[in-house]
Amino acid sequence: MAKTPLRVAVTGAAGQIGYALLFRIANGDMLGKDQPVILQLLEIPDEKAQKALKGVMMEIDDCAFPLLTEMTAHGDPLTAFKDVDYAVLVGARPRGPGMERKDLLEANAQIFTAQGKALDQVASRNVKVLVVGNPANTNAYIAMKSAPSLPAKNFTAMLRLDHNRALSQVAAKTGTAVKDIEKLTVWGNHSPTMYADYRFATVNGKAVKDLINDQEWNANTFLPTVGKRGAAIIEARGLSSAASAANAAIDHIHDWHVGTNGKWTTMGIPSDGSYGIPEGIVFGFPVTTENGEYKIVQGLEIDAFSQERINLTLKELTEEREGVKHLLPA
Ligand SMILES: NC(=O)C1=CN([C@@H]2O[C@H](COP(=O)(O)OP(=O)(O)OC[C@H]3O[C@@H](n4cnc5c(N)ncnc54)[C@H](O)[C@@H]3O)[C@@H](O)[C@H]2O)C=CC1
Ligand SMILES: O=C([O-])CC(=O)C(=O)O
Repeated sequence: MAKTPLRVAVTGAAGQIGYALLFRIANGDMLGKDQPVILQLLEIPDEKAQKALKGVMMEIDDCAFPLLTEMTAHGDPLTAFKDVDYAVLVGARPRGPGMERKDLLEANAQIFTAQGKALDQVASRNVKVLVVGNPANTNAYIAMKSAPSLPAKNFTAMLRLDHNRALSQVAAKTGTAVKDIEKLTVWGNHSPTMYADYRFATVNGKAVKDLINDQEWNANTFLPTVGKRGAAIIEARGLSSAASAANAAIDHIHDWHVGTNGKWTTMGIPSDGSYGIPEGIVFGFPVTTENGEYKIVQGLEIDAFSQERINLTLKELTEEREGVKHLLPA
């Protein structure tokens, strides 16, 4: 029997990431090749943005995707988020050259307060939310705090692009295939402070750490390369990453929805206190997923170097949280 369509809201639908994301959702890459979808697309209520959105929708129509059963355009989150099962919150101002993602905090915090409230009012009571717009972790925290009637655990931030970047770097360094690498993770904030950690990773059963065996490369090449990859792309393209970000969003929700069969991935999720991360802080953790739920991989040893890196990224997130406190309900 055909599955009931799932409602997916995407914000910033006429932006760069939206343009790389919507076609793949409609194609079944995100929720499965047998899962019909309804797209509820949000753009700012501005004539130019709405016109651009109509253009994107014309192209989606022209793809005649068999899984797409309905598609609507919105300028108000209260209609865009009505009854949605998934919300991918992309719409936000991107950074330009010379900016850090946290420089976007003020500009984008208002958006995520309003959107959290709208989700709280009209979305499915089990809506699963992925925040892509930067600074992603703190925006997810803001949306979560603005939606007190929804399960806090369903508000997540995208660390998957960092995870995928780390996979590619490790594969290149070890001369192995990305598909054979397991148990890699990225801790913390989607910012240069994040800590990409291959200490537990294996490739075809061998320890990646032993294959690389080079702490100098880890500290001075790998971590800065992964951490500053977003800036390197802005520098090269003149625009921030888009197709790789859309791909990571697809991977994040796909794995949450379908499950990872015991394999690790990375999600930015509200901490439950694991690894000493204060409850509620939206932090990148190693997780496995099953039946639409994620579980933090427990019991990993945190050595001194790792603890130092985790403390650094946590400090940044704590500061960001303090910076938006005045916008949130007490
Ligand atoms: N977490 C991650 O790994 C990554 C995050 N990003 C972030 O994703 C965000 C979007 O990036 P792009 O698509 O390149 O930007 P873009 O500027 O091309 O598109 C953003 C779109 O969002 C719309 N928008 C702005 N405010 C909105 C609101 N309140 N409601 C609905 N739509 C709204 C704009 O009109 C625009 O069409 C940026 O914050 C960027 O920094 C980008 C890459 C990776
Ligand atoms: O760097 C940026 O501003 C866009 C982004 O988050 C990334 O590419 O990781």
